[in-house]
Amino acid sequence: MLVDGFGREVSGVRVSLTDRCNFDCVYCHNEGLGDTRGPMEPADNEMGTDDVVRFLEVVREFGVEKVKFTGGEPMLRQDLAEIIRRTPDGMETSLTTNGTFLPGRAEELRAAGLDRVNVSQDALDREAFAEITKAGAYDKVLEGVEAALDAGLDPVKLNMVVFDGTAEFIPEMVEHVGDNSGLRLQLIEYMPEIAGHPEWAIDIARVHEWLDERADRIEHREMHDRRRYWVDGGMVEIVDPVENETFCANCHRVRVTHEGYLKGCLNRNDDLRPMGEMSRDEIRTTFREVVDNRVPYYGEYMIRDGDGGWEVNEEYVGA
Ligand SMILES: Nc1nc2c(ncn2[C@@H]2O[C@H](COP(=O)(O)OP(=O)(O)OP(=O)(O)O)[C@@H](O)[C@H]2O)c(=O)[nH]1
Ligand SMILES: C[S@@+](CC[C@H](N)C(=O)[O-])C[C@H]1O[C@@H](n2cnc3c(N)ncnc32)[C@H](O)[C@@H]1O
Ligand code: SF4
Ligand code: SF4
Repeated sequence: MLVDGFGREVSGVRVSLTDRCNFDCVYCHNEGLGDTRGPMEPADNEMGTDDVVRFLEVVREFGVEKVKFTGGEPMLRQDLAEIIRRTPDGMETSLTTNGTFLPGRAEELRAAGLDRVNVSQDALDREAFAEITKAGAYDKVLEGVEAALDAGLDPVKLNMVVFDGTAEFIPEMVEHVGDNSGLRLQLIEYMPEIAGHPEWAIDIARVHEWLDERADRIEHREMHDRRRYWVDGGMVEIVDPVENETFCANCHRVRVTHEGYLKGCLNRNDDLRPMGEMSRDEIRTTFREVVDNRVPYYGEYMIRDGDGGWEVNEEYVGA
């Protein structure tokens, strides 16, 4: 496995298959690239099926163990099942989706080799859902979650972005996963770095405290040092990357944009590297370079200024 200059092994890759989406969530960071884009017709700037598969075959040579397909909305790709089917043996395969296309397709993805899925669901409230996603597909998402469970995808994690538009729904979401075996909840701290609107953020420490008081058991995941709480039979994980040096120190993933650029950190777009024509040699060389150059965002790329805020480390300005 390749290791970067900060001792972080690269064990996973996150492949953005498209930046198109059928939703327009108010907070969307589009995996670090900014706003998602319509229309929903296939776009010719996206990596082709063979390119994605070749990339996965090469990183498997380097011992990468996990792949996450994301986007934009990855299920807009009609070749998703083929990509999953052709993903090298031995790689855990997961998908993060808004869930609307899972009804009728979850079985096919499971049969192709998909291990598990994360479905974004910010609220159990139709109106709040419509307001956040700018889409009226609430029932489709719930159907999508059911379809994923019925297909045997395990676990099915619900991704809920915690910000001032959703915080009030946390208790019922926690109860919801406690009542439904097979479901887990990921509370994702709102990240303003790419999406803007820092005023939407809420103090994630309060959510930790709230869960801490109710949990029967608490566990730390090695990846990102994330905390998991067991509450009334349900599992709740907090994803809290904002200004969190420990999270970044335990980051083991390299990203790929839909256009085939390697990206060492979600929050940076000054380190993108194209993989050229995507030959195996070009992929190998670029992957090595990206791993060599990746640095923890908080604690290295961003450092504390004299006033307790954050500033870009001079070493990386214009690098
Ligand atoms: N800053 C930062 N945010 C991340 C990172 N990984 C996940 N996140 C946040 O969490 C969101 C949801 O991540 P998912 O794609 O569902 O996957 P995950 O929860 O990280 O991974 P699994 O638990 O393995 O399924 C991302 O879109 C980000 O907002 C990371 O490495 N850095
Ligand atoms: C960019 S979406 C791509 C996959 C798919 N379209 C979906 O929504 O699940 C991946 C995840 O990022 C989360 N996300 C998007 N913008 C965010 C932000 N500003 N802060 C925290 N999480 C965010 C979404 O809620 C979703 O769970
Ligand atoms: S569904 Fe996912 S990609 Fe689409 S706008 Fe919402 S968070 Fe962004
Ligand atoms: S270095 Fe930090 S901000 Fe960048 S992707 Fe890793 S955890 Fe996220």
